[in-house]
Amino acid sequence: MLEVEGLIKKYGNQYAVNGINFSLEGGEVVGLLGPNGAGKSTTMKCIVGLLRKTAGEIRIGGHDHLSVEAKKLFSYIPETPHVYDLLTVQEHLQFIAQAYSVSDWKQKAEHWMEMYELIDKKDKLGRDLSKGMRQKVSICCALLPDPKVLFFDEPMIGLDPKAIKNTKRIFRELKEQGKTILVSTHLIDSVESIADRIMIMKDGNIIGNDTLSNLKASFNQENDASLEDLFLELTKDE
Ligand SMILES: Nc1ncnc2c1ncn2[C@@H]1O[C@H](COP(=O)(O)OP(=O)(O)OP(=O)(O)O)[C@@H](O)[C@H]1O
Repeated sequence: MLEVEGLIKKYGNQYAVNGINFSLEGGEVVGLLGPNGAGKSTTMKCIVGLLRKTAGEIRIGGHDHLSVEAKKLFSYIPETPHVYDLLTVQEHLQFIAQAYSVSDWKQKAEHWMEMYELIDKKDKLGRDLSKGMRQKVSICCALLPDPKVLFFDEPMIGLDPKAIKNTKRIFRELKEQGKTILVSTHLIDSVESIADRIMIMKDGNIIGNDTLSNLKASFNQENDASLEDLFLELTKDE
């Protein structure tokens, strides 16, 4: 469903992503972990076409990632939510519904707004929303078109505990529905139980990419070691 080959992204002379290769099968949930500055957001932004890659090939559902066919397949939740100042919460959802031709959008929008406690905020303008509310709107907009592939970049940032709990539940539901998900997060426990595979990035490279149990075995971690223990071991400075 997603193929990334030889992806390089340079900012000026600096390599942020250093020729990485990975793929996601349909229905796979993959947690993308890595210390600050590892290249996670840059990788996601290149995949969704927000940043121009320096080199490499990216295909989504077999289509070039910049094609309309690819864009119909995925949603992206950015690290920093962007809302339109002069659209209300409901109008954001209406805009997405029209752009993606979502049927029965009002009912579906209502469902997601209820899930994220936005019903009483539905007439609030984007510019008047708190950071957490903006993040909730961004997540609702991404879920509304029912995409096959979801890219979440730090989805929990700014969310209150109830919204974090709901988002973890939604991850499980999306997984059960067979969605393909790549989620970058520092909240390691939020992906530990649902991820089929964990990818760990450091300095623009993928330094681990396997199931949690295989990663533990290859890095001589005890079976009862947590993903956090493994992460800290793998990313420690020599
Ligand atoms: N717009 C930019 N211009 C120049 N360098 C950048 C830019 N954005 C990111 N970088 C650099 O690219 C590297 C990767 O950054 P990136 O934001 O992808 O990391 P990350 O893994 O998402 O980090 P975090 O966990 O802090 O969000 C870092 O060295 C960062 O300083």
